[in-house]
Amino acid sequence: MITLRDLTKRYGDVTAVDGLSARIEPGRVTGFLGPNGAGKSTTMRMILGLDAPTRGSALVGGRPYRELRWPLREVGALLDARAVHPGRSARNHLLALARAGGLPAARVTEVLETVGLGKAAHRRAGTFSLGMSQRLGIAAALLGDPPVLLFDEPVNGLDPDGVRWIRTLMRSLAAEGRTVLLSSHLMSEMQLTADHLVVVGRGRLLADTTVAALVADGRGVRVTSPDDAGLAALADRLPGARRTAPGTLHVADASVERIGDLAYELGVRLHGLAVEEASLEQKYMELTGDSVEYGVPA
Ligand SMILES: Nc1ncnc2c1ncn2[C@@H]1O[C@H](COP(=O)(O)OP(=O)(O)OP(=O)(O)O)[C@@H](O)[C@H]1O
Repeated sequence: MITLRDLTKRYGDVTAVDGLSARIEPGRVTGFLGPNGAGKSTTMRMILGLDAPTRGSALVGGRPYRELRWPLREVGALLDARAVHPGRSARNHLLALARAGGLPAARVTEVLETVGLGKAAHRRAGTFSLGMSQRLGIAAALLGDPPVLLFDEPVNGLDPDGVRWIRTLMRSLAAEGRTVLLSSHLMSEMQLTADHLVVVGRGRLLADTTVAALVADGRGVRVTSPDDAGLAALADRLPGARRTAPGTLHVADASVERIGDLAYELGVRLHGLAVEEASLEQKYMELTGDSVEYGVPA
């Protein structure tokens, strides 16, 4: 469990994180979303004791990071995959971490296998591709077999096979009862991987909800017709209807059967009647629309 209470971080005039409170629960994957500069990395750094909060607290298993007795065994993290000594082999990099954390060398062999780097164990990390570096970073996070794991953009640079591997790994870590906090800008991937979402914008909490609830919120029926007047007549009788494009209505809160019957009754010719799920990307855009700091004009 990770607990954030009124977590705030200021860098001079910039408020990177602004009164953030949330509980990241065990047994599920929590996606951490927000536009560039929203404060996700700063929050993760405070959870890991790499930055001190200006106000509030970030607790791992009820305690601040600096009070953890065996940090590697309590929380693992991938923040910056390139933060590895380039001259060291993957194995030696992990061995150094294991030694510092009081972990047995056998664990290094295990995690190298888990992340698929068994064959590259003796290669210098400086020669690794971005995807291999990500795998090495994940191996480091898993080293102490911790109950709490943080991953900042772990799919960055991974090929489709690697992306799928991450998805399966995240889900199995959560299924083992661990707390998994995962940031990513890939919404389609997040929709497949996360159970829960914490969305931030300009350092503030915008949503703390399940993926299912967020996506269900945009569910509806798409009605298409060549008959504009007919669509208007339909819309008059359906409170949840709104025109989304020429010849198209989106109707929330009504079944396909009800809309089909009504169209029949009103004599409106239909070309399409389909249940529509909102994508996470759509909902994310709606949520964060006002919080995008570094965007280009539409
Ligand atoms: N060490 C620092 N000194 C000054 N400002 C900082 C520092 N670290 C972060 N910031 C600022 O804090 C804000 C939040 O940055 P942060 O990196 O946490 O955002 P993020 O959500 O991780 O963004 P991204 O999606 O781009 O990785 C930004 O405005 C950033 O410029």
